[in-house]
Amino acid sequence: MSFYVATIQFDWYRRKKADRLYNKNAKILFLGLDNAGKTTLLGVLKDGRLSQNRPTFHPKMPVNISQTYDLGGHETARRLWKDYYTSVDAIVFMVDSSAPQRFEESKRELDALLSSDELSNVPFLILGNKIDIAGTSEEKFRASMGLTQTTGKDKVPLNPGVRPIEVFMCSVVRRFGYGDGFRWLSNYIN
Ligand SMILES: Nc1nc2c(ncn2[C@@H]2O[C@H](COP(=O)(O)OP(=O)(O)OP(=O)(O)O)[C@@H](O)[C@H]2O)c(=O)[nH]1
Repeated sequence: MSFYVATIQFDWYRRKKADRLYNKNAKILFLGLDNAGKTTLLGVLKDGRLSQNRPTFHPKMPVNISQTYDLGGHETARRLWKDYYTSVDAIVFMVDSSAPQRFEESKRELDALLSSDELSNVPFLILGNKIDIAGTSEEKFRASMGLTQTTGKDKVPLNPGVRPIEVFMCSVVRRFGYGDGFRWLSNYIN
């Protein structure tokens, strides 16, 4: 088991109620098993190709990738990336949805993150990547990952202390699905 952690900081614009656009820096941890597609996604984000037709969400170009770490599964490494927990705005957890044989391993890691006190209020965007390969259904993916109870894909108002968490199926190589995920995430970053 190996984890890849990238801390990126990127700017986006959000439309507020008053219709004023403003700029937001967000520090996001990209986590997930090896081969999930994190590096590929970061590359796409860097290209600024997140979502061409989304007036409410334009990542500035280029994305500023401040730190990238490739960490093994060692306890020491885990302690290291735990240092980021305190300053992180959101977590993007990627899963290769075409590899069901690794769902269990992935779920174990996700569950550990979700039960971490430091992350109890941090929004989680779960990306089921590579749907272009096997076309795994969202329902099946959610069931395998234990993610049947989630926030909802619209902008759902949450009570304080309730963590936003939602699943989006995507294909990074086909440029599909993750834009909606980030748009959803932007609702929960202050
Ligand atoms: N078919 C398909 N392949 C993808 C997709 N996204 C990524 N890949 C491929 O999956 C492989 C792994 O992608 P990476 O981005 O290196 O995965 P990673 O999570 O960074 O993996 P590690 O660096 O090993 O932790 C590469 O060959 C990518 O081209 C996708 O949406 N569809």
